[in-house]
Amino acid sequence: MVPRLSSGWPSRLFWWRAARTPGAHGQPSTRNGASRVPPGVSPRVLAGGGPAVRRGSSSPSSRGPEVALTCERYPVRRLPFSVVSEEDLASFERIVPGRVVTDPEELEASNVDWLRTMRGCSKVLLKPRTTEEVSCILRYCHGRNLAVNPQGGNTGLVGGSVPVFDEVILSTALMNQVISFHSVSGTLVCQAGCVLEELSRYVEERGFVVPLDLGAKGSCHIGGNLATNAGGLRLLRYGSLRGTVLGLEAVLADGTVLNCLTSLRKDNTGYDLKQLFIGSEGTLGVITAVSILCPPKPGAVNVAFLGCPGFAEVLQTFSACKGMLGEILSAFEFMDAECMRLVQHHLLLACPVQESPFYVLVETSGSRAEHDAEKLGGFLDQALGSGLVTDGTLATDQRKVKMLWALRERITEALSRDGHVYKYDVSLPLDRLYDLVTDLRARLRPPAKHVVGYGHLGDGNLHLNVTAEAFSAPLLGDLEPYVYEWTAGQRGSVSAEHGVGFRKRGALGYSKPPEALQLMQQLKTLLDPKGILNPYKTLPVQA
Ligand SMILES: O=C(O)CC[C@@H](O)C(=O)O
Ligand SMILES: [Zn+2]
Repeated sequence: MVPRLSSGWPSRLFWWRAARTPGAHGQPSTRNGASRVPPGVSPRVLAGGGPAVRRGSSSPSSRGPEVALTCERYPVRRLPFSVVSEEDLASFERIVPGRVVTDPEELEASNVDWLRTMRGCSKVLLKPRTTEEVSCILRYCHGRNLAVNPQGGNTGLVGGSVPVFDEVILSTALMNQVISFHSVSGTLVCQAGCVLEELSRYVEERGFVVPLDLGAKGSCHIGGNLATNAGGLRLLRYGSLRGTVLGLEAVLADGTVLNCLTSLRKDNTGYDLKQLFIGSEGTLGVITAVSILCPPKPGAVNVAFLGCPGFAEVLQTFSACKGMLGEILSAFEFMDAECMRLVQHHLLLACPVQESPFYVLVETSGSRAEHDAEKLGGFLDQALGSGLVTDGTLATDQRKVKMLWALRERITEALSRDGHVYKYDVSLPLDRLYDLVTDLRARLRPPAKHVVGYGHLGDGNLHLNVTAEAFSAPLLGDLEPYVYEWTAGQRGSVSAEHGVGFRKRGALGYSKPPEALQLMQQLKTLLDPKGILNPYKTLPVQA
């Protein structure tokens, strides 16, 4: 039966009722205790080997003109590292036999970033399978003063995952094994190269979810997620990786293995060293394994996609959601009308509600469908009745939930098909969050094509994107430092969740005081005195 929430709702707002298979949701494994892989048995290998260049469901990597070399487009000088020699290649071959890639075609995918705006010229890609191999590689490179670019799924948006010059690329693609999963605590221990979507599937089969979800899940590696402290779509509910990661293993620049792969909820034994590596973007060490706490899979998930007449109403809808949905609210995302037009135009996705200036996606995740439906019904009644929301649609079955999420998750992909994209990822006070978009629209002229705003409203995180037919230095000059100054004026962050990488390192001073930047530099020097790990990234540009 199709439940009726109330009479008098706009005809377009309707329940999409789940045709759920019993037991498909939230059924924990019946086996108690850890499912550690017994010695001699091959651990479960997750898919995703080889250099991954996909982000989400499609990649722009295979189309378009050749990408300009980073060192030609941007003012950056090569540091005095050694150049890889034939002898080095032979040594690498001894460390990772058969997994030393020098074929230019294969290297191309790893030299170019997903956005196709940065290109390095590395001549070698290494594919270790074990921590010991990573350790041997780094010990060797340290001895030889060779720079190293650690690489996961290469889905980053700030140029952190590709070489700037000829750094040796160290890929985690073959480090894709689950080490253990504990079916009572939900603790997952795995190698760094596991693809997020594969991990999600793995734990969902056991009644849990990975506390991280993002559009790039089909390609990104969990090690890269940690290295960039990826935020994503579930942060509102489960918090950041700084809370859900229990432990990690990292290899330092000189090859030392730092095994902090604990699975303890509580460990107050002095400095929390794992935090140094989370968000350090491979500049302090290479993360090789991860221990992460997975929450139980929710038994009922609902997604409402709503149209709002203005940004003030978006904010009030968020307040109403928090007040009326409470503990079941698991995501609150927003996008503007311009985003919707782009996903319609480039991806041929259909807008499920009446055209509106803004759209919000509200997700609830709970354990009892009737309870959640009642709460959500009350909220929607109020939101529609008071005019906060003008139209909406609701999904409870997985397929439709996915369809609604695609409208939000695939905006990045739609933008990348619109031409060159200038990306900003800022944290701002909620009241001012959209003013930056409005101000920029008034400021920019062609060649700017589209100025769009969307993001994780529940986390105060705006994704501001500007597209143009091709890269334009004058347009960049109109955007920067304006966007950073505007953000700093609100005491916001110039990088909410994407990290710093190569692209944002000149902007660090807008969000951190000089003393903090100096301490970052001192930590870098302590852990990587020769500076071989992911050089030209994350730290402020040296004078
Ligand atoms: O492309 C972007 O600017 C944002 C990408 C990602 O963080 C998202 O939330 O969709
Ligand atoms: Zn995001």
